[in-house]
Parts: sequence; C-alpha cells; structure tokens
Amino acid sequence: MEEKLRIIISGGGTGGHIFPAVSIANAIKEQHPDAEILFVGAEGRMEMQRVPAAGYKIEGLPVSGFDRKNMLKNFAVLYKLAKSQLKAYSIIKKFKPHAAVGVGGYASGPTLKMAGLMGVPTLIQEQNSYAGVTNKLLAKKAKRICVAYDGMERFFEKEKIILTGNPVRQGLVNNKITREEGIDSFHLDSSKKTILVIGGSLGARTINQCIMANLKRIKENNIQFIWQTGKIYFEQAQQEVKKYGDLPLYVTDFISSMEHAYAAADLVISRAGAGSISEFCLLGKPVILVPSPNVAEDHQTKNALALVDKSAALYIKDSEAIDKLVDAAMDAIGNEQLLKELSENIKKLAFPNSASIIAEEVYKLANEYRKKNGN
Ligand SMILES: CC(=O)N[C@H]1[C@@H](OP(=O)(O)OP(=O)(O)OC[C@H]2O[C@@H](n3ccc(=O)[nH]c3=O)[C@H](O)[C@@H]2O)O[C@H](CO)[C@@H](O)[C@@H]1O
Repeated sequence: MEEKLRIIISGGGTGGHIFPAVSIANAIKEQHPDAEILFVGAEGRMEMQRVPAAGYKIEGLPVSGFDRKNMLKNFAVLYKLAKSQLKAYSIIKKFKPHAAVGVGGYASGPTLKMAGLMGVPTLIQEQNSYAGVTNKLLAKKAKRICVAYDGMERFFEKEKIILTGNPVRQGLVNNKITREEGIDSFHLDSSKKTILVIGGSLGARTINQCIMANLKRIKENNIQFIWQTGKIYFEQAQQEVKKYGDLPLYVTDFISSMEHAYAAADLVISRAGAGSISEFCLLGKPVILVPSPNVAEDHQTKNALALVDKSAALYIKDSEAIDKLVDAAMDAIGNEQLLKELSENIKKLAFPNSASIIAEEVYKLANEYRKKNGN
C-alpha cells in the first residue's frame, strides 16, 4: 500500500518567509488531506509561534545568521550551523519525507542541504525579485525553483524555474468580511476614509516616525488610521498616541487578522516586502510603498519598482518619507479616480493560484521519489 505523503517545509525568520510556507502547507493538505507535514524552523524565531498557531508541527534548529560586520562572532555561527545540520539529519532520518520545500530564511539552509545529500528531492520558493543567499546556494541541488518575478534566470537555471507568484494565506482571499465589519473590528468609524499603515511583519522605523510626527495633523483631519508598529516600536508609539487624547487611530504591534485590516482599508501605506505586495495585488489594494533600504541588495526597491513601472502603486523613498509620506497619503485618499486606477492596475499583477500550483509541483516530486524508492 502507498504510504501517506510526508513533506518537510523549512524556513522562516520573518512573516515574509513563514506565511508563504503556511499557505503551501494548506494547499498540500487541501489536495491530499492525509498528508503529513512537518515544519523545520530556527529556534527562537517567529515561526516557532506562528506555525503551531496555523495548526502545524514544527521542530527548531539552533541556527543563526552570519555577522557580516564582526567576523569573530562567526565561529559561534559555524558551530551552530554544524549542530543544525546534524539535527536536520536526524529529523529527516526519523520523519522520512518524500520531498522538502525551502522558503528562505536561516533554517532552510541546513534542512534542504541535508535533504539533498540524503537523496530527498527539494523545491525552493523565492519570494523576491532578487534571490536570497540561502536560496542561491540551495538552487544547485534543487529540482524545482518557484519564483514570483520575471528575469530570475539571472540567479537560477532556467529549466528549473516555474513562475508561480508568491503564495498568500488562503483566509486573506477567501473571506466575505465587509468594509464596515473590518472597520468595526478596530473600533473605528465606517463613515470615515481609512488608511492602513503596515511596516512588514516586524514594523518599519521610518514609517512609524512619519506617523508619530503627524499625530497632531491626524487629530485635526477627518481621516482615520489603523497603524501596525512592529514589536520593538510599539511602546514608544503608544506613549506618543496617549499625548494626543482621542485620536481617530488604532495602534497595535501586530495585526493577527489581516483580512479585517485589508477589508477596512481604502488606502495602504507599506514597506515593499514581497509577501505584502502579493497580498495587495490579489486584493486590489491601492498602496504607497516605502521600500526598506536595510535589506539585501536593496531588493524591496526592486520589488516596488516592478509595480510602479506598471502604474500599479505609488512610491516614496525611505529618505524622503518624513517630508512627503503623510502629504502623499492625504492627497491620494481624497482622489477617488487615482485609487480606482491603482486598484485596477495592481490587480492585473496577481497570481491567484500560486499555493496550489506549488503544492502540485511538490506532489509530483514526492510521488516520483515514492515510486522510485518503493514507498
Ligand atoms: C526586513 C526584511 O527582511 N524584510 C523582508 C521580509 O519581509 P516581511 O517579513 O516584512 O514580509 P512581507 O512583507 O513579505 O510579508 C509580511 C507578511 O506579514 C503579514 N503581516 C504583517 C503585519 C501584521 O501586523 N500582520 C501580518 O500578518 C502580512 O500580511 C504579510 O503576509 O521578507 C520578505 C519576503 O521574503 C522580503 O521581501 C522583505 O524584504
């Protein structure tokens, strides 16, 4: 009898890697309800909470990133990497996956490397328009590479690439939450225009500074805000907000129900993380992008410009945000025609079936392996 499908999914560090992973897992479960899925993440990172919250088991590796500034610290990193590879080996030996999926982030390095060495077929998913270091290293052994942008042959072998787009959590798309319900859930007023401010899964310092510098103006205006600060900036933001008494604003460190936030928003201000962008495309959200300048190879600017070139988003440089961002948002939200055009144009860039296409590819690899190995 054919054994149950067993798949390892590995990676994480930030929402941008974790949520596509969860979405791929959901699609595999939808297509093969009795499949067993095991996540492998990095100890102490966000995935160790978010993955169990999504209903999946996860094992942690003691892995961490290389310090590009202090080379001495990297001895400890190398030691942890070796330990992680050993642990990945024993996880794979015990779980016996038929395929392994890597979504980028620290843990996917040792896990997919070991899977490859042990003969398990691997698939990697690259979210950005610029390939990450881990994925570039893993690509050599990978059987398939699922990407979200054109032109990725710069980094990967052409024959392995499939343009699938980034998988988005299923609940974000398949819901019937109305604008009013969304706004109510943040205790705001549905007769007012609403701007959603998000800084990626960790929050964005510059965007937060822009909002803090404009609280007086927000108080005097007829526009309301849902503002996600990220964990490390939350306390300061809360203190600032308190100084102004009653503000048309809901502030939080992290939004658990992005479906409500998106339903509420007439306009979004955001970093240009690849996962967030895929969500804006699917939901047709008008957005002002402020790419983070602190990411590898400035890939968020590249993500953003791919949209700006198609008149599908507005764009403000991080260095100019303090002077321009809030003005631009206030102008845009008053311009119905612009909002409509942005929404129509960004929708054209959506990949609605990304997770199920990737799940089908994972199944093909796993099935070939099962047949070849008689299990
Ligand atoms: C600083 C950094 O390294 N950023 C990278 C990280 O971004 P980051 O982790 O911010 O990821 P994305 O912008 O891709 O996705 C953020 C995800 O978090 C969700 N969300 C966000 C805020 C919130 O309060 N609640 C919530 O659920 C969003 O709906 C989205 O699903 O991974 C992305 C994908 O590889 C990269 O493109 C980014 O450059």
